[in-house]
Amino acid sequence: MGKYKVGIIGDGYTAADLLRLMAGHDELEAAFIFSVDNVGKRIDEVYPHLAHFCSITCMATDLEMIKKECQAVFLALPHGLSVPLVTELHKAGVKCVDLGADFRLKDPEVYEEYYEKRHENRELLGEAVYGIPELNREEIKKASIIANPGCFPTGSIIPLSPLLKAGIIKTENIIIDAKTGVSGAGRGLKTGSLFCEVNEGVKAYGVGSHRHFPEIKQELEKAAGSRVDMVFTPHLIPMSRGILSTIYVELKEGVKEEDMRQVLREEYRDEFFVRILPEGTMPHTKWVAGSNFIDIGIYADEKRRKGIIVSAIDNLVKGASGQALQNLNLVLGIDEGKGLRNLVPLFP
Ligand SMILES: NC(=O)C1=CN([C@@H]2O[C@H](COP(=O)(O)OP(=O)(O)OC[C@H]3O[C@@H](n4cnc5c(N)ncnc54)[C@H](OP(=O)(O)O)[C@@H]3O)[C@@H](O)[C@H]2O)C=CC1
Ligand SMILES: CC(=O)N[C@@H](CCC(=O)OP(=O)(O)O)C(=O)O
Repeated sequence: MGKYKVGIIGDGYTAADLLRLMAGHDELEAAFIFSVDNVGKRIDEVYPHLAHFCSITCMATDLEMIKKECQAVFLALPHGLSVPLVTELHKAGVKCVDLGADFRLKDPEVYEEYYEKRHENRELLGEAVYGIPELNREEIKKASIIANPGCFPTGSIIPLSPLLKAGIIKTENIIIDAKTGVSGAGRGLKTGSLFCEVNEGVKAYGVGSHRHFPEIKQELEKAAGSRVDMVFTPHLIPMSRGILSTIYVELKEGVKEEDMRQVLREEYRDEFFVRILPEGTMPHTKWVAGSNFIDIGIYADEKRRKGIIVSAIDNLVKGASGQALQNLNLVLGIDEGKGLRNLVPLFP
């Protein structure tokens, strides 16, 4: 059987990681990469680490070519650019996985509030499926547009959803305190990503206004089946990859640390990419770097009914390209872990 041909629109960090992961995939071929600044350059000139793995030449975006040649496409673009492209490609039957945020929020008013842009195809929002395979695999399998989740949402929703669904934590006063590496901001030049701005320092940003707040809230409310009251604050720290999320919750009466661990173990017992750590062990971003794992550690102060859940992901893998590939595998009916299960974390 021939390989599925896949196009990638965008040639930033997530696109580079898609190419790295697809190099180890025997049923998908990265057929085209579409760029703005690097048109005419070979991708292994743009990213020398890809030499011997991928040498396709970057082209200007060509939807006709995608429609003719590709069965699927990854959109690895800044927010706001995907909607017209997905509208056209979806109509032509090309499966679309959008790594940006344009299809994640179901309420277009909320999208408009946080992204300061009118949504150009509200109808299509209903077609898109929010892509966390461990939580909604069956829907993903039937979808042709995947809204690939944001990196912070992935690190928060995977641990919190089962606990909310089981009703063992309160839906109020959830505090998500997350730290991210700088690659989360993409490869484009930005003052805030310069070495002198990020090295040897830590800062909070997007306090009270980050775009991922409504995305996390939307998915947690789906799991809880009711309103969820939460706060979310991201911090930028001097590392390239990784997100560590420390999540504070209030426990319902009588709930023990082991009950939380049990609920997560039960929910994720067949999930290769979710690792629930043993009692007394807390995640480390280095234990997941380069891989598609999410590691989750749990602690509870049972007397005071406080729970602390810590998760670690690689923002570019489970937080973006790895999860996107997991989703596309499902959409195309391929083994979900292809190109991903072989990724051993890069420790130390
Ligand atoms: N980085 C991360 O950890 C995560 C990123 N995401 C999301 O994934 C998406 C991609 O992120 P990332 O790869 O990091 O971003 P980058 O900034 O590294 O790359 C963005 C790419 O988009 C290209 N681009 C910009 N405008 C156009 C256009 N009009 N047509 C075609 N290409 C265009 C740029 O091309 P050129 O360089 O040639 O100008 C660039 O290659 C974003 O929406 C991001 O928010 C989601 C989760 C995690
Ligand atoms: C360090 C940094 O800037 N990180 C980005 C997260 C990017 C991401 O995961 O997702 P989106 O697709 O929703 O942009 C941020 O906080 O906006």
